[in-house]
Amino acid sequence: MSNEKKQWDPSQLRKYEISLEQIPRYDCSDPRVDEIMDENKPVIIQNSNVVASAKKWNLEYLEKYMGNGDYTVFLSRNHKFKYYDDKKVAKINNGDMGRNIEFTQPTKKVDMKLPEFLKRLKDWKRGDDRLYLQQGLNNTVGPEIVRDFLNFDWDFCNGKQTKHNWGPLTYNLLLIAMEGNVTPCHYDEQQNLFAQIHGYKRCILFPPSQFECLYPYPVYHPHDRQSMVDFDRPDYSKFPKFREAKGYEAVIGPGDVLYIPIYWWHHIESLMRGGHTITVNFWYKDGPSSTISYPLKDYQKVAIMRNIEKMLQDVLKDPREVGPLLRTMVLGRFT
Ligand SMILES: CCC[C@@H](CC(=O)O)C(=O)C(=O)O
Ligand SMILES: [Zn+2]
Repeated sequence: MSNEKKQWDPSQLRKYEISLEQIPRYDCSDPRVDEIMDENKPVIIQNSNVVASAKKWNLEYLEKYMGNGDYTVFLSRNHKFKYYDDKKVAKINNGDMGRNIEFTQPTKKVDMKLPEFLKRLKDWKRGDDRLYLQQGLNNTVGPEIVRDFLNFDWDFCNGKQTKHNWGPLTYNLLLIAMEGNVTPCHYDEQQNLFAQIHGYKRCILFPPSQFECLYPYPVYHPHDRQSMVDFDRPDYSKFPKFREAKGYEAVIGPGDVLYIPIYWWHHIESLMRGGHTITVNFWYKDGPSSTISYPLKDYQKVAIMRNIEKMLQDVLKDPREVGPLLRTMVLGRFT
């Protein structure tokens, strides 16, 4: 039993009816890290210096040095911060998909100066909107933060990008969450080095092959890439295969880097009663597939299904026609 004090306990994790195995953890120098990443599987990379220069980032330091820019903050009436695509909301509102689709935004996106965000965090009381700062790191931050950013271990990150044939780095998102905040289950079309700086986050991941158990919204929907299943209250009559979902989980803390492979589903929560959390992620586009081998990989099939949905949506216009056409095409012929 390691003698270091346990930094969290299971009562701080939300309870879900999901079968979960542990995500493996290895030291950054262990060759098994790259072996696992080569298989497009998640792994926790320990003791790296990826964000060592940000170890000193606490709220006081950030308030002092982050500059006077506006930051993107999401407000939610509950603990969930489900992402929605503004552009797809606009298409629905201007009738591109007919007039029979309603969409209610689950969170509000506002611009906020950092001092105001931090004050609202400090003064927060039950019943207030929860807050989640999610801001791409850009040149509006102060010179000290730029220095810390430039002192990330870019050799390590670029090394992974090259070794695993990733495309260009697109974003570093700074995430400052309140304790208990949840980003519900979704997948991204980017490789992700998810570097934890302050506090503890519980991460639940599922492989792309669990597509049938996680019921993503249709591609045209503003919640495209998000699971329709509410993990807090799963509706097994609508989503019966959710019972069969098999996931992987880990609690990551300061200095841990979780590799979230492209197209892998992830649900991420800041531990309850664990204080605020600070994370920086590194999103990379995927690189060109060097060789195509058959059978295709699970994530390649997800990409194909996305393209078929997009094409059918373009030609049929009314999303209510996509399901019937696919059923007509498949039933009795490919089943
Ligand atoms: C907006 C990004 C949120 C993040 C999850 C989390 O830390 O709450 C995530 O989903 C990712 O890094 O891909
Ligand atoms: Zn994500």
